[in-house]
Amino acid sequence: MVPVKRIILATCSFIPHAPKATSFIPQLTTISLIASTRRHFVASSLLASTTRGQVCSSITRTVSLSATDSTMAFETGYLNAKDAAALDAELMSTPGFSLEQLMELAGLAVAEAVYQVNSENNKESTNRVLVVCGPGNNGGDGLVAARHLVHFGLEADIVYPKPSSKQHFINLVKQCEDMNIPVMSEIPSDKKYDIIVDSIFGFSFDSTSTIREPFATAIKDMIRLQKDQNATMISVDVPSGWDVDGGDLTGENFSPEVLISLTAPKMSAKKFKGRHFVGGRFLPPAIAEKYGVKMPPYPGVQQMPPYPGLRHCMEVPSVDDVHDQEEEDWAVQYQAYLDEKDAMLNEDGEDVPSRQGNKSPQGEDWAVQYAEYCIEKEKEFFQYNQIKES
Ligand SMILES: NC(=O)C1=CN([C@@H]2O[C@H](COP(=O)(O)OP(=O)(O)OC[C@H]3O[C@@H](n4cnc5c(N)ncnc54)[C@H](O)[C@@H]3O)[C@@H](O)[C@H]2O)[C@H](O)CC1
Ligand SMILES: [K+]
Repeated sequence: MVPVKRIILATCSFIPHAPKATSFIPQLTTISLIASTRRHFVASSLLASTTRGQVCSSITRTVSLSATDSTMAFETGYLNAKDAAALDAELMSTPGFSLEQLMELAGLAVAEAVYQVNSENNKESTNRVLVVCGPGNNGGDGLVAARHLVHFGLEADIVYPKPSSKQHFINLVKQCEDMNIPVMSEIPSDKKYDIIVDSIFGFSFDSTSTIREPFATAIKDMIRLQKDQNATMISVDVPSGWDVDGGDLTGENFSPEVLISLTAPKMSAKKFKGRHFVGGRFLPPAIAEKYGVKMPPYPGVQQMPPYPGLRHCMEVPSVDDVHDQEEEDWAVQYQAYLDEKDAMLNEDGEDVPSRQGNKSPQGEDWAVQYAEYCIEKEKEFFQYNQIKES
């Protein structure tokens, strides 16, 4: 049997002038892992102690996958606006999740994806992120994400033109201010950003009325920054101004490079052509099944699948898309890889494995193989991009 490998891709490191790792470790929570190699993790990112600009250039991560069936990645399912709201309400009723809990997890997932995109941006990146927050819960996800991003060592500014008077949102703003995050009412014209997080509207956006102020201006300003400063636009859950089911019906031409879907992609995500993350690792299986949602495999403790290779797997390719993108489409390639595996097992006279759980009938660890496959694809992806750019 292949032992479960734990591959540490990188450990936490800091830029010069930042406090030493030991001084970054306060008292809050200690998680000790007793394993063959004794390792000690200290969770401290809840404390308001990070110096702005300090960069944790990469986070320790393991790539052993959880016991999720990796074939699920091909069919995450899409939610229409009505079902997205119903699913949200259901999470808060039967299992009794609070909005605060869900928003914290959603915002953390957003921060992870933003962090990853920023790490892959070019070296001149100044790690400056602008988070533009709307009046509802999508805006709340942005407030949470900004706080986590600063704990991760990036610089974040918030634009929150219409602050909610609800206590939870007042608290979120205070928590950001305690992290020295500027909270502004409009997008400044004199600051440079590498990344813009569009957290204005999510699944409750009403596209039957025009976009009301101050958000119409905020969206125009974001588009201007994206163009003038070559900033990467990352939309949370739904690109703001897009009809949740139909896509860019308003003709704003708002076109983010990255989309972070929460819980499951909304219908409009079918029209999205950029890089796509799916976060929201909090869905109980019964609710997921009821709404036809299948979460992708999440490696280890991560809130976001970290491999660029997974991004195509998130999308259910249409027949046309498959023909168009065959060369690049890793979902197709991965399916071919699985078919090849099945054929090999058949040659050995074994049944095709059900792929329920991690192990094949021969004890091979599919999770490990899949992780290795993703790493290989990640390398190919970077090589492909380098060739394309040169
Ligand atoms: N289960 C999950 O995945 C969770 C997702 N979360 C996030 O919550 C949003 C949905 O939040 P909601 O408060 O329902 O709505 P929105 O944020 O999309 O915005 C509502 C807000 O917008 C105003 N509005 C609507 N249309 C217009 C318009 N045409 N012009 C101007 N203003 C408009 C409306 O009046 C409201 O004030 C979801 O997408 C996720 O991002 C949760 O954080 C946790 C669980
Ligand atoms: K959004």
